[in-house]
Amino acid sequence: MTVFKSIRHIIDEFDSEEALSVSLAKYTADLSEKFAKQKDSFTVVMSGGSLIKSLRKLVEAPYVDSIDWSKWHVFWVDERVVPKYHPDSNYLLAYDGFLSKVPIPSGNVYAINDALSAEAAADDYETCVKHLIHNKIISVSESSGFPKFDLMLLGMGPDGHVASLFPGHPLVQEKKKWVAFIKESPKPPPERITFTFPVINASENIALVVAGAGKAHPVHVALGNGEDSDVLPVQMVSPDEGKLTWFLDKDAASKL
Ligand SMILES: O=C1O[C@H](COP(=O)(O)O)[C@@H](O)[C@H](O)[C@H]1O
Repeated sequence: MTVFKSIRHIIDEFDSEEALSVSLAKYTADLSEKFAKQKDSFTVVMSGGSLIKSLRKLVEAPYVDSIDWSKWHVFWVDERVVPKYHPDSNYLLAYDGFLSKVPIPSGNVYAINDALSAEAAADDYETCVKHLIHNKIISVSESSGFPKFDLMLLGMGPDGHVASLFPGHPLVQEKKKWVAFIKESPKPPPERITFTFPVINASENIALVVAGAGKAHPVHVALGNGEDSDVLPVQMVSPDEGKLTWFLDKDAASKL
């Protein structure tokens, strides 16, 4: 079922996570084809967590064979400051579940420098994005000056956090930095880097992928008549000029 909040804010509700994953694959493949044709590149920002599982249909037929993977440039909306092959690494999660199954050129996969501290890794990642803007791989929002990624694939935690932007944390209000760091994440591991909301909201397309009854409350707060006084981070996902599409399964939408 599709509910339009506006032409740029679409809510798709699916009977199952399986059906959600089928639709998410087509949505992503269609955007890949569009941007590859338009600008010979497709910049995709991934989350960790359950999102990678929901991308599983992309590494199956027909998409695994039809997508021009050579045009993809992959980034992370957030990353834990741990070694790349640590069980908590979002890179490792994406590698095992996705990157190892598709022929994206390794030079087009931008993991953090895991030898650096959280603060230095954030600065290093921001420098990497600026370099790719200079090389015209990443676009820039003319209105905000922030990097404009073609697709931001966001998950959401059961507390309504997105990326590593947690409820009540000052980083949620960061308006200048592109990449910030946190050393006291309420969800382990404690040290992470994260894109900030100005970067998230500069995206051309944002997919907010939420499945499972454990997330029904923040979905209700964000999309229902949520009475909660404090604004959750997920409610701050609002593209400046791009399009936001919620991919919800029935369980996550059960309190709407
Ligand atoms: O810690 C994180 O949590 C969020 C949500 O994960 P999920 O498994 O509840 O979907 C994830 O999007 C983020 O990338 C990750 O670092």
